[in-house]
Order: sequence, then structure tokens, then C-alpha cells
Amino acid sequence: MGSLAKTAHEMAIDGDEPPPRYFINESTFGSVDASPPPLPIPTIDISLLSLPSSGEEAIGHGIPDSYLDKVREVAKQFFLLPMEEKKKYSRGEKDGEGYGGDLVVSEKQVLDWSDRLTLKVLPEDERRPNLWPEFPAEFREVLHEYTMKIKYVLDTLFKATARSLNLEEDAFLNQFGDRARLTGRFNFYPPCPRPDQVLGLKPHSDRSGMTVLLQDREVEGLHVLKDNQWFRVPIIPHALVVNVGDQMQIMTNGIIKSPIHRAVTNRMRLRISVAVSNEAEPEKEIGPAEGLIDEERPRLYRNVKNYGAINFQCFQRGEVAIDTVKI
Ligand SMILES: O=C(O)CCC(=O)C(=O)O
Ligand SMILES: [Fe+2]
Repeated sequence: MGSLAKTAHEMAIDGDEPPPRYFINESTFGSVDASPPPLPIPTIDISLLSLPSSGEEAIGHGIPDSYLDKVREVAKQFFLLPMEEKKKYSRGEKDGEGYGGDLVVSEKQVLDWSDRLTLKVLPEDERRPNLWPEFPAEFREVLHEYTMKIKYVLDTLFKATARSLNLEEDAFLNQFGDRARLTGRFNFYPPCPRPDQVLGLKPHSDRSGMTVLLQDREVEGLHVLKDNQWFRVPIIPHALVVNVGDQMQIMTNGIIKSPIHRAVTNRMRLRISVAVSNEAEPEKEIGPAEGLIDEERPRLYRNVKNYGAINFQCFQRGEVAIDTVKI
């Protein structure tokens, strides 16, 4: 694993052309169509608690629009700080927490045109306060407060999903354990001179249980793969995007799927997004809920511990993580 000489943001500031390592491999992904057809995404009103499936937009979450703007604003202010200031929060070589460009794990890796700040928020005693930005002044408070609000949204979604599948309400939440993780990831996509060839974030499915994504208010960029075709996710400023992650696909025995998605870059405008996701406690085994296994739907996945580590190793080998836990 290593660090980049310059992050995407530094190259954007210096007016550099993206180096070859950022160019997508045509044979794998094809060239980038920046504006594929919009995906008509179902909207869940959280206040009514209906069933989420992969890739939905959530309203009725009780978080005021002005507060969502504030979260976007503190994120942007952090990324616009001078590099020396941001480097105080640099990610270490061995872990994904902190600030940095794409994490380099192999020579062959196609790199993402984005800078990120990833911070664990729960369990509280595993926070690393030295990696929590001091500027802008409200950053820490907003991170804590916003992620607690999203935790409530996530808990509500997991309970509603369990009920709608005729499971006991806490069926999924119990699997995550008392020391479930909650992580905030701030994504910053600087303008890119080659949006046709360079992605902000490579195609992936989230390793989480679920991820709640706050999109940029103005600049689109999220695409979802459906029936082997890319669709763009239109912006609804007051809505949150709910992305089902691999851990939920495992726990629902494949009934609810984690969608493959990516972020594209934009020639003129920077874009930010804020992803908050939960994961099971690493030492706790997760697996398909008993009530979702029967003769017609046999168990699809084995029980797994520490799916995050499995996901990371697969990423290094270029394998699809969820396929490796299939029975
Ligand atoms: O920036 C986006 O819209 C996507 C972010 C994302 O997929 C992630 O952080 O996992
Ligand atoms: Fe994602």
C-alpha cells in the first residue's frame, strides 16, 4: 500500500493532466458516458417506514434542508483548506482512516480522481480524535450530530425492512452487535480535464450494511448499474440516497441486493458527497437470517466475520467480495 505523490485535488489546482494510471481500462469498464438515462429511483418517506430495496431516495428523515446544506458546507470548507493543514489528518499507510487521495493497493489499480476523508464515529471509544479536523470550527460537532441523525435513519430502515420481510424487528440490528461501526466518508471530486476517461470513484458495491449518501446540491455524478446498463441518479436536494451494502445482501439471503455504483467527474465543477454507513462489529458473525432460508430459497451465503477485511483483500486481488462468501 502506498500514498500518491499528489492527490487529485493537488493535480487539479496545478492544472495537471491526469496521469495514465487514472485512465479507465476500456476493456473493463468501457469509456464513460457522463450522462446516461436517469434511473427512476423509488422514494421512501422515512416517516412512513416502507421497505427499502437497493438504491432508493429517502425523504421524511426529519433532518432540515438547511442542516443538510451545513453538512455539505463544512465538508467543502475542509477540502478547500491549504494542503499543509489537511495533511495533519493524513491517512496512515496501513489503515483507511483519515484524509488522502485514492488508496493505492496495487500497481495495476486504476486510480480514482477524488480526495477523501474517512472517520469512524462509532463505537465512540474507537474514535481517533487526532484525525478529526479542527477546521472549519464546527466540523467535529457537525460530524457527530449528523451521523447520530443518520444512525436513527439507518436503525429505522433496518427495522422496517425486517418487519416487511416478516422477521422480528431487530433481526438485522442484532446481527450488527452492540459495537457496530458507524463511519463517515467525505468525498471530494475536483474538476477533471478528462471526464470521458477518468472516474471519480470506480464501480463498486458498498461493503456496509447500508449507506446513506448525501449528494452535492447542484452537481450530479452518481451512476448505478442496473440490468448491465448505467443510469444516473438525479439530485433531489432534500432527499438522501439509500444504498444497500453487501452485508445487507448477505443477511437478507440475497433478497435485497447491493447495487454496483460509481461516481463520474466533471470538467468544470467540483462535487462533494458525504456517505455514512454502518457495519457489523468485526468479530461478530453475520449471515442470512434464518427466517429467509427455506427450500425454495436455500442459504446463499456462509456466515462471515469481518467482512470489511474480506472486501479489502478482494479489492486488492480484483475479485468481487460478495462472490467469495457464496456457498
Ligand atoms: O459520490 C458519490 O455519489 C458516491 C459515493 C460512494 O459511492 C461511496 O462513498 O461509497
Ligand atoms: Fe459507494
